[in-house]
Amino acid sequence: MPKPKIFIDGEAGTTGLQIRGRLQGREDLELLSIDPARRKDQAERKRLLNEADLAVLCLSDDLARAAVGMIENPATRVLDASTAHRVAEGWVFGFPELEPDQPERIRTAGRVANPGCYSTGAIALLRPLVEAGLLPAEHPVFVQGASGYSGGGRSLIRAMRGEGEHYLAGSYRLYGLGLAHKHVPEIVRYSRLARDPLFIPSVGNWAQGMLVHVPLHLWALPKPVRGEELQAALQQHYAGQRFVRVMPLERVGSAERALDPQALNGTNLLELFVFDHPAKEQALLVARLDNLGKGAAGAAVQNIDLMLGLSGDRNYEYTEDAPC
Ligand SMILES: NC(=O)C1=CN([C@@H]2O[C@H](COP(=O)(O)OP(=O)(O)OC[C@H]3O[C@@H](n4cnc5c(N)ncnc54)[C@H](OP(=O)(O)O)[C@@H]3O)[C@@H](O)[C@H]2O)C=CC1
Ligand SMILES: CC(=O)N[C@@H](CCC(=O)OP(=O)(O)O)C(=O)O
Repeated sequence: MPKPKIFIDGEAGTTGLQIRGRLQGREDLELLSIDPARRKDQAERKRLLNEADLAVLCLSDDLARAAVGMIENPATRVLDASTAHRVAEGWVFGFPELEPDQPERIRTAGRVANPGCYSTGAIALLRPLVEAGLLPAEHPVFVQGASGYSGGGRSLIRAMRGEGEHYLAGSYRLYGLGLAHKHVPEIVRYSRLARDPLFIPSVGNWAQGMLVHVPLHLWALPKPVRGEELQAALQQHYAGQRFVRVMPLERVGSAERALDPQALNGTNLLELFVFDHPAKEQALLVARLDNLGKGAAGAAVQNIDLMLGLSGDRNYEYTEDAPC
């Protein structure tokens, strides 16, 4: 059987390099590589996009939409790492742990949208709770996040390392202040919320790794809910999943407890925490992941294996630092 051919459009970028690194040396697929001198040459990209069995797009949203428009070969399947197609008609959302039949949808899809880094954390926390009826779809949800600067791609990485400028460069920046971040539509759709959450991300002076958090006033819910019910619903939803770990409930924890956003760097893991204060009827949900791992390239290679029916018996780890 011929090996499936994969072309990574944008392979010199942050996500592209991380996907390439994870695929390099594999013998069950063939990587089509573009001559570095021609990596922005539209005719050459078009040739490779149409030669590939699977085109993996690691481009900005506009370029990803244009790349899909360049594909004429009906046999070329697409995995898009950008935000461009996450809620688009005809595209399957590439979060295999979303629900039991999601891996099969991904396996048979011609077009798969890889989830975003913040949205992976938010959806992973919210969807099971909405589905279990613990969080009403209409509940006013607030999602916060703190990401390492590789989330901003090459231009922010360069600025953080002293080359060039970027509006997010600095020790810490709160952003998304237009209250309309590009992740909101996918968070609403796949969490099954009825209203937009208030989503406020931030970025700090570390390269890789992130936390996404959802604070909840449990007393404000129409039906009383306890922290252990939230944790149990998450545990039930992700039972048997290899890459999603639901952590034990943390009740009225130590004031000195802290979470390091970088703890899962290099892995394809996603950890979900519930911190509970029963007397105050307050809880905090937290997701921890590597923005370049389960938040981008790890998830992409997991999807590549699903789409191509290749052995999924891998941990999708990759420990090279985000490049400049
Ligand atoms: N970084 C992250 O944590 C995550 C990123 N994503 C998404 O993945 C996509 C890629 O992001 P990221 O890797 O961070 O971005 P980068 O900016 O690091 O990479 C984008 C790449 O595209 C290249 N490029 C620019 N113009 C063209 C062109 N005309 N033809 C071909 N290639 C071109 C860039 O080259 P050059 O730099 O020379 O211009 C660069 O190598 C984005 O849509 C992003 O939102 C998704 C999840 C997480
Ligand atoms: C720090 C930073 O800039 N993060 C990016 C999110 C990372 C990313 O590119 O997200 P997608 O998965 O949606 O493509 C942002 O907020 O736009």
